[in-house]
Amino acid sequence: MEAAASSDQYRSSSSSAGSPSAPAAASTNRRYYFPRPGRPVSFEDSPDWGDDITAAPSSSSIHLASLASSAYPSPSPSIPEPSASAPAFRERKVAGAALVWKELIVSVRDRRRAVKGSSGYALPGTLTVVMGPARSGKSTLLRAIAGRMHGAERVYGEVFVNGVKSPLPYGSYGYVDRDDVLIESLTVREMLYYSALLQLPGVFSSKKPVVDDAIAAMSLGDYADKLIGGHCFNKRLPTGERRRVSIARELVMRPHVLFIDEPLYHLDSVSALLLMVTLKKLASTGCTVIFTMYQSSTEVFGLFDRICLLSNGNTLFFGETLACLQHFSNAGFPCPIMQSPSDHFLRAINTDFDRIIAMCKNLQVLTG
Ligand SMILES: Nc1ncnc2c1ncn2[C@@H]1O[C@H](COP(=O)(O)OP(=O)(O)OP(=O)(O)O)[C@@H](O)[C@H]1O
Repeated sequence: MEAAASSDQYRSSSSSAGSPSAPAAASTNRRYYFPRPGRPVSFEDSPDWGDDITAAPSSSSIHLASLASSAYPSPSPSIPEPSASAPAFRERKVAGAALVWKELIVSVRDRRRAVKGSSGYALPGTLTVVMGPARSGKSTLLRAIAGRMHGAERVYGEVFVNGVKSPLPYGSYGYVDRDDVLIESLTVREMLYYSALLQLPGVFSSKKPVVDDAIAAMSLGDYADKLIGGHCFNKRLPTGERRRVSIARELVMRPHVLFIDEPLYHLDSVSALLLMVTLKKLASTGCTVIFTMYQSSTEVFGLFDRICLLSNGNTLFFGETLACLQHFSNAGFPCPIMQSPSDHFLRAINTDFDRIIAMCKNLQVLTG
C-alpha cells in the first residue's frame, strides 16, 4: 500500500498567490511516502473562456476507461463512455479531469481512521456528491482526493488524474471551503479581479475577461458591482450570493476540477436549488465538480450524477444516484414516496435516529 501523504504542497489556486511550497522532507517512517514526479498529468487543451467551441469533453474519459478496466474495480459494471449525442455548448469549454480514487484511507490523530478504504470516480461534465451524516468523513475524503491534508493526517491509497497516478497539479483545481472568506470592503467584481491579480500571471488588462466569465458562470451579473459587505457594513450580500462569489473566486483560475465543501451550507431551499442549477450548468461546460453535502431536497438530489455515501468513514455505496435508490430498495429499504432520497438514505444508515426515536418515546411516557 502506498500513500499520497502531503501537507498542502499541491494547494489550490485560492490558498496561495505564490507557487506551491516545496515537498516536505522524506519521512524516516517508510509506511508512507511523498509522491515522486512521474508522468505528467495531461489535460485536454483548455481553450480560453469565450472561445467558440462545440465539443463536450472526451479523451480524458477514455484515459479513465482504460485505467478502470485494468486497475480499478468499479462498483458499477463499467464507466460509461461519453455520449456521442452530448449537447453542444457554446459558452466556454473546460477540460475536465477524470478522477479516480482507490482504497483511500485517511488516518487522523491517534491513528483513528476518518476514511476507511473509499473508492470512486468523478468524470468531466458531471456532479459527484459525497454524502453522509455528520462526522462521517465527507470533508476528510474530499481533502484527501484534492491532496490537501493537514499536518497530522496520513493518506493511504491511490488517486489517478486522467489515468496518471498523481496528485492534482497546482492550479489545475479549485477548492472552496465551507466558510466564505471574502473581503467585505470590495464589490464582487473587485474581489474577483483582486483574486485574479494574485493568482494569474500576465498583465492587468488580461484579467478582465476571466473575471467577467467567472461572474457569468456563477450568474452573479446582478450583484457584480454590489459591495460584499458584512460586519461593519450595513448592507451584506445574501448568503447564497456570497457562496457564489467564493466559487467564482476559484473559477478565475479556470480549474479542471472544482471541489466544494458543503456548497449549500446555510442556504435556504430556493437559494440551494439555484446554486445547484448553476453548478450543473458549470459542469455541463466540461468541469469535473465534486462536493460534500449533508442532505438535500428531492429537486437538488435529482441534479446529482453520482453519489458516494459515507457512514462512519465507510463507503456504503458509490455509483449513479438512480442505482443508489435501487440498491437501498434491493436491501429492503425502498424510498417512500414523498420522501427526499437523501433523507431516506441518511435515516437508513444513521443509527442516531433510533436513539432519537427512543428519546421521543421516553418523553411521551414522561409527559403522559
Ligand atoms: N485532523 C484531524 N484530527 C482529528 N480528527 C479529525 C481530523 N480530521 C477529521 N477528524 C475526525 O474525523 C471525523 C470525520 O470528520 P469530517 O470533518 O471529515 O466529517 P464530515 O462528514 O465532513 O462532518 P461534518 O459534516 O460534521 O463536518 C470526525 O470525527 C472528525 O473529528
